[in-house]
Amino acid sequence: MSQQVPVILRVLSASLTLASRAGQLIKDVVKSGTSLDIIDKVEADRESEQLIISSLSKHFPHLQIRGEENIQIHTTNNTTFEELVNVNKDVLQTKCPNEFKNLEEKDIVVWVDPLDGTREFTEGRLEGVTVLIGIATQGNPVAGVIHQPYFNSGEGRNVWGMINSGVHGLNKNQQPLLGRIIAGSLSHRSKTVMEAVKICEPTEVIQIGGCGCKVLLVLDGKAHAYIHASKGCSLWDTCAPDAILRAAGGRLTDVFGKDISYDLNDNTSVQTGVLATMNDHDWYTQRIREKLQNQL
Ligand SMILES: Nc1ncnc2c1ncn2[C@@H]1O[C@H](COP(=O)(O)O)[C@@H](OP(=O)(O)O)[C@H]1O
Ligand SMILES: [Mg+2]
Repeated sequence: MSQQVPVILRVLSASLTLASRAGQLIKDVVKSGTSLDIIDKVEADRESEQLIISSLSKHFPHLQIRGEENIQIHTTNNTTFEELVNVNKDVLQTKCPNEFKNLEEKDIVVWVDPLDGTREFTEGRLEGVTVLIGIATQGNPVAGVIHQPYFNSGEGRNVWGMINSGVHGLNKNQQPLLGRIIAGSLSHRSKTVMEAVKICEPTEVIQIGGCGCKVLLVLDGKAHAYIHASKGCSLWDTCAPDAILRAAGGRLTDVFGKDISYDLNDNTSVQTGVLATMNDHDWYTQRIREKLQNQL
């Protein structure tokens, strides 16, 4: 059945399976380690990336895939197509937007962050850890998965979405969000990073690690914005969050409001920072532009 399903849905379905499996693998590394030291981090990162990229490239050989670790992939992957793709019936049965129906594997770039929230992982703040798989075409993010393995005391969840189709797996705040709550980095706090948050006059700042985790706060309606005025994030950090936010009606751009391009590129750094919101995006970009135009 699935061979008639558009490629993009099959890749998205496989990404869901793989993100969950990578999350389990990260949990296994945590359980087997005596302490959350840097060795565990390297092992978890590499195993997670190995799993995701070897499976995707086995079943979709013409996809263009780029992972954070950029490691050599061994092609000893035994996962069958059935185990990888056909298990997510809800994804395969999703109505594919017309503009993506005829995409071929070669038209698709997949950006993989096998373990986002490194510092959170090594320091035991495990809710901040996510696995990010973003799907782009012609430089634009179109679909993605954020897997949060330690959501709800280790139950885990998959948040996924596709532009013009919708978003699944959110844990929406039922209360109206008062004030202006801004999520910002915990471990990368330069003067400019702090300044950009302050310029936007927050009533509360949530300092927490991981790009995926902070975008989840925005998607869940627990923060109004995520602001990171630094060149530290990379295309594998932002692609999946960008696609899912857009699918939910929000926006992710650089801090000046410019869209990020996800073409396969040697320069993988998002030089001019990240701004993610569900509403009032231009209000934030205008403020930041006025004060920080020349500082990034
Ligand atoms: N100034 C900086 N230097 C290096 N990496 C940065 C950075 N700012 C952000 N990042 C990267 O962006 C992601 C989110 O950062 P933060 O946790 O500070 O919000 C992290 O991804 P990883 O955890 O996958 O390495 C981190 O490496
Ligand atoms: Mg990352």
